[in-house]
Amino acid sequence: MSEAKLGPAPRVTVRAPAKINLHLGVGRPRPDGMHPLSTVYQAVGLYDDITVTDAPDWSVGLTAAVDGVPLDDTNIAIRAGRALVKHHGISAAARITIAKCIPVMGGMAGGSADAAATLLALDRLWDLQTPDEELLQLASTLGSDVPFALLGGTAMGTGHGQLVSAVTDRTSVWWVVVLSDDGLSTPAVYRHFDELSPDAPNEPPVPEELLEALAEGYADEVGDLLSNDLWEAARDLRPDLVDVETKLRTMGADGVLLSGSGPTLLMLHDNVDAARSAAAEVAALGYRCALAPGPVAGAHVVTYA
Ligand SMILES: C[C@@](CO)(OP(=O)(O)O)[C@H](O)COP(=O)(O)OP(=O)(O)OC[C@H]1O[C@@H](n2ccc(N)nc2=O)[C@H](O)[C@@H]1O
Ligand SMILES: Nc1ncnc2c1ncn2[C@@H]1O[C@H](COP(=O)(O)OP(=O)(O)O)[C@@H](O)[C@H]1O
Repeated sequence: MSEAKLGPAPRVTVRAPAKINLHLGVGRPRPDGMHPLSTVYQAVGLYDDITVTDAPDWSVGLTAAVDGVPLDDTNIAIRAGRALVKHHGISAAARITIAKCIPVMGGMAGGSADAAATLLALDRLWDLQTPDEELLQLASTLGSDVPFALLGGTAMGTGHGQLVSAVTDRTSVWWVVVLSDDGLSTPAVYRHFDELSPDAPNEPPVPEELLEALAEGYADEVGDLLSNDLWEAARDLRPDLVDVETKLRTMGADGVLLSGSGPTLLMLHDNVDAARSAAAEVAALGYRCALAPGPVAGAHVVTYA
């Protein structure tokens, strides 16, 4: 009788990027409370890695402790896993391990990245061969930003952000990502936007000029056209951000932007050397920061063992 050889348990790791919104046009809330958006997403090079292995029950862990990430069933990665299992009518569960580099509650969609990565990782682990359209549809049930984390690159987002379509982006830029010690709640920022903007349109307009600048590859024009309708609400809720923003604006970047609902701030540079010098200046002021290229790919498999 031949001896059974036990190999390592099958394991899949998927990497998913953070996102920023080059343009975030927000309309008047719909009856369900969600806001219609006209947004231009860009995936940038800060990543979470999700590793999944087959397990008798659902569980989630972190490779290093990170404040604010729930380690129970409310973690969006477990919600994604359960949604995939339900979609296929199968009985299965997994251990999900998150290596977190995307700031939590930073307006960079780290939770959404984890959800997208989990969908893809489990699909590959169990060889479910879920068609892309079904993965995107499942993603949209988990959160408005989750479909974009699957797609990556640069894309137009409409509906409440869940309807995504790739746009031509010939720029290749570097972002200085200025981190904040405290997070901001997305629903709180949207609520305050409503108070500040009673006349918001039902359908926020498409940012045609920005789309043209992206297609032409003019990073400096893109810098001038960055905009975020949630910025005023975030400044009100976090007045400390105004001082940081004022300092960033003196540093000669091609553009300065609030990432999504904040509080992360961003500086745009069209080359890595300029971004590195700006990051050194930011660090000298005592702020934590990171460098991230954009655009980058959406969720993708990095280890399949
Ligand atoms: C603001 C944005 C910009 O991309 O990103 P973040 O700053 O959170 O990363 C998104 O709209 C956040 O998307 P996401 O974080 O996926 O939100 P969801 O889970 O779908 O919704 C969380 C809550 O945000 C509010 N919400 C979200 C999206 C939207 N179009 N209108 C809303 O009013 C609702 O209060 C909702 O209950
Ligand atoms: N895997 C996860 N990673 C980060 N946050 C998570 C995760 N699962 C659930 N959450 C919760 O989702 C909320 C939003 O987190 P995050 O996606 O980091 O921020 P943002 O919406 O600002 O981009 C937080 O309150 C956090 O507790």
